[in-house]
Amino acid sequence: MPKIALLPGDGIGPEIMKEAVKVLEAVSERFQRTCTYEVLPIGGEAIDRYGDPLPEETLLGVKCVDAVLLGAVGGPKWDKEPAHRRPESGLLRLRKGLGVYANLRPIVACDSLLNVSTLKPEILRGVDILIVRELTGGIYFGAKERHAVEDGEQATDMLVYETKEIERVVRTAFHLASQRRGRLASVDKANVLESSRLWRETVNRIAPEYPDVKVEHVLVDNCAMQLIRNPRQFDVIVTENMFGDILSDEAAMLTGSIGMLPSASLGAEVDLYEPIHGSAPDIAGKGIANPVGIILSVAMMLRHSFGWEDEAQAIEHAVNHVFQEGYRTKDLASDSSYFLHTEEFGNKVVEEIVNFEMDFLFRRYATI
Ligand SMILES: NC(=O)c1ccc[n+]([C@@H]2O[C@H](COP(=O)([O-])OP(=O)(O)OC[C@H]3O[C@@H](n4cnc5c(N)ncnc54)[C@H](O)[C@@H]3O)[C@@H](O)[C@H]2O)c1
Ligand SMILES: CC(C)[C@H](C(=O)O)[C@@H](O)C(=O)O
Ligand SMILES: [Mg+2]
Repeated sequence: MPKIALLPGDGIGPEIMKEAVKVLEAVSERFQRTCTYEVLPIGGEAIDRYGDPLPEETLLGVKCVDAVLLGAVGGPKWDKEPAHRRPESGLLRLRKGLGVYANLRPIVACDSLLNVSTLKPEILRGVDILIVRELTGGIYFGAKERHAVEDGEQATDMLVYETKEIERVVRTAFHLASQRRGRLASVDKANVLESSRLWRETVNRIAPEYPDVKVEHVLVDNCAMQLIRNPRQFDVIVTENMFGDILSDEAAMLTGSIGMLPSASLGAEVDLYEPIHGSAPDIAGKGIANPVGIILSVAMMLRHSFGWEDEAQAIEHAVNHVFQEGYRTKDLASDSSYFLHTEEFGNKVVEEIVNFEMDFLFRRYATI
């Protein structure tokens, strides 16, 4: 019986987490599975209660479960906290503490949502990209310094990568590309950065191990442009931490909203699942957040951590079906007067999972 740590966090985090758990319960019931949960504090909420964005209880707790599901952290309330006490530093310590170095961010354009984006449907139809973002190294984790200089201050953030950190995430990406359409774009800034030159050399050294994968190197600025110009050219993209952060927010808009993208952070004993968006303080408490990113993160969790492929597909199928029926959350609605609230959308997904059960039973009895 898998045990899941639930870390709702801040802003819309608890609102979308509620829907994720609802869907998890529905799919568990449908497939006669049982999961147990432990709710743990993280982010601003944990600062308020324990004075630490990643309390000891949470760090120890997440190491004793089978998977971790996170909502989002951060918000203006904690903006003035010193760097090590900001909600975001709790999230970074969590990722580093778990050792989840490969962050998978799938970007799939749903046929029934092609008219949501400002891009033309012809550009978006069939988009199916997987960004593999390095998650525990690079500029996020290098030394940070700040000191006075003659006429002001100087601040430094070191971007450091070691060969072995690049190798492991690049191998993950090659492996995933070999299971998909066999194309890997390695994104870097090798025309300027030494760390990118090490990245590129490492990719080239590993490439012969995966003869079925066609690899190309793309400079990050060009990649940002190509994602809008012709996103279908990409299959798997592998890149370092900060480039992956930025490119995935951009790529999210190919699906219609940042609220749509799930993620799986893999590579250690306990994996972490979270939507790619943040705590959305501007809409928190209004009941209008799109819960699809976290719901699809649950599907990734069932697939990658528990090997429950049918259950994962049932969730993905249910979400697609709700969109096909024309239901939208506010961020996806062209007519802003008609949309489902977070909770209503979660209910629709649950209904689909239950209906899926009925179809399934009907088909079974029909063949007897
Ligand atoms: N993984 C995380 O926990 C995470 C990720 C990104 C940002 N953050 C934090 O979140 C806070 C806010 O950051 P931000 O505003 O730059 O980014 P954000 O992703 O929270 O929001 C950006 C915009 O997208 C909208 N949005 C985001 N998620 C949505 C959803 N599910 N449904 C509908 N609309 C959604 C917001 O309303 C906002 O207009 C900051 O403190 C930031 O550090 C946390
Ligand atoms: C909140 C922040 C630290 C985080 C990141 O940059 O990794 C977020 O933007 C994300 O994409 O998960
Ligand atoms: Mg981000």
